Amino acid sequence: MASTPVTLPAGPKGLPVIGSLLDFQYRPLRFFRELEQHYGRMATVYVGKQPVLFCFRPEHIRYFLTENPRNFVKPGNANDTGLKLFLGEGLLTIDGDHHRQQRRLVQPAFHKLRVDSYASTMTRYAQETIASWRPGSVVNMASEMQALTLRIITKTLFNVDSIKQTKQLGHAFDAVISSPPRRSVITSRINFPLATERAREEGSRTIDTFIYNLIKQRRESDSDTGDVLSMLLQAQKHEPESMTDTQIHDHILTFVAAGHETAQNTLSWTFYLLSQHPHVRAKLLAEIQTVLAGRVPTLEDLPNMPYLEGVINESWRFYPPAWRQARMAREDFELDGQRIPAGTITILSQWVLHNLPDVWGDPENFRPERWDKRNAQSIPQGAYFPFGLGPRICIGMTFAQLETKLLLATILQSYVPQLKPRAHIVFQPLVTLRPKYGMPMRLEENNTIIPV
Ligand code: HEM
Repeated sequence: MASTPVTLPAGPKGLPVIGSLLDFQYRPLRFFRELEQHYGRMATVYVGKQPVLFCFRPEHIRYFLTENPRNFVKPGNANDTGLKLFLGEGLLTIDGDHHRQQRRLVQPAFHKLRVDSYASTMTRYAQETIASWRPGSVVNMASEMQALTLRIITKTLFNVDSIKQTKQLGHAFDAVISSPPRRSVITSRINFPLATERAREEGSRTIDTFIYNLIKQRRESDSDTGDVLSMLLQAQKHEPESMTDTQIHDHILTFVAAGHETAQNTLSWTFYLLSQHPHVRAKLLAEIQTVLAGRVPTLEDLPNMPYLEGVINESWRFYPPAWRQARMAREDFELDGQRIPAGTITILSQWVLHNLPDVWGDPENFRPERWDKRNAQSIPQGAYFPFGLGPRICIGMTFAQLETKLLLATILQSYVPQLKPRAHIVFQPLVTLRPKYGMPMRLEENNTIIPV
């Protein structure tokens, strides 16, 4: 390796001084895909003076995430930028031994058996949401799903039924997420209007107050309910230096933020996709009728609903809520015959990989059938990674898979939401891929379900 000179793959020249900053900032979705179409396997883009490497092949994803994860850290963690400014020392934004130790500590809360026990809370809260809806009315599905998934995550992980607070918390998260802190991973600076900055600060305060109250109340009650909060407090009690209150706060913030934002986007985009693809919708409703016939779904029903699983997998392929990940090399490394220098930031993008024509054939088609057991076997590892891969794979993956299936099946039994005519659906690719102006949908009653 020492004999190979340090190099970076070719890429666009960009503008003087700022390089490709504007493309990166204002039209990343199109820009990322164009890079792959134009440069193929890899490309280097300059954001100011900072080179950013893009890797577009499934084997690259495996190289970074599963085969050599220890050589790569998250860039924002290293220099206190991006998500780190918001999430502090939570699981998403720490690296190395510290990350491994903290992940081991909270992992039991996400074991399958434990997550399975949340199923009835998920369907109960979904039914309560449905009960608050009126046939024919128009709702913003994005905020409805936000309130529902926030309520589920705070109840299951922290044993708090925060129905009164979820709307307020939802607004607070919206304000924080839609105006990220000034310094981002790629060191660009965005100046938001003062009112937006103020809303973000106010949102941050609301979230902090909620979390510190949660810690205070649980400590005062001195009860061990076996949930994530108890695990964190017990760890602190037994080994006070293992965790400060700020770290407990950061863990809770991370779980609440990561745990609802992605699931909410999944559900909003899936309802949208179903409203645009009547054949898929009809096939899914038929499966729901056959398996459930009006019953509330349970854990045991899910293996009998392969099409539901296909719809959600395809939704994660089509509109991945986590649409790109970033890594920074600790040491020089060699990939595709090039020696890439330490410190290089690499982007791995679900948005691009999930759309490669040589892998998917017809990526532009929303086709849940591609997830039939026989077809899915031919998808190469690394081509599909909505939850990341390797040791840093999403800790909440099983939770999200269970939640999205149960919520979709429960809601679709009562309502088949239809996009409001002339609704303006626009991507907002921030930390997650959100619908910028929400998801206005008309609640049409489901008349296809015949209870048996
Ligand atoms: C559709 C739902 C979800 C999607 C698409 C998703 C996606 C992801 C992705 C791509 C990563 C890896 C990030 C990276 O390595 O750079 C990740 C990590 C993480 N996710 Fe999720 N997530 C979802 C749901 C959840 C839920 C429900 C929770 C919590 C209950 C959660 C908590 C986390 C945490 C704590 C990490 C950091 C794990 C670590 O670094 O060890 N996520 N998620």
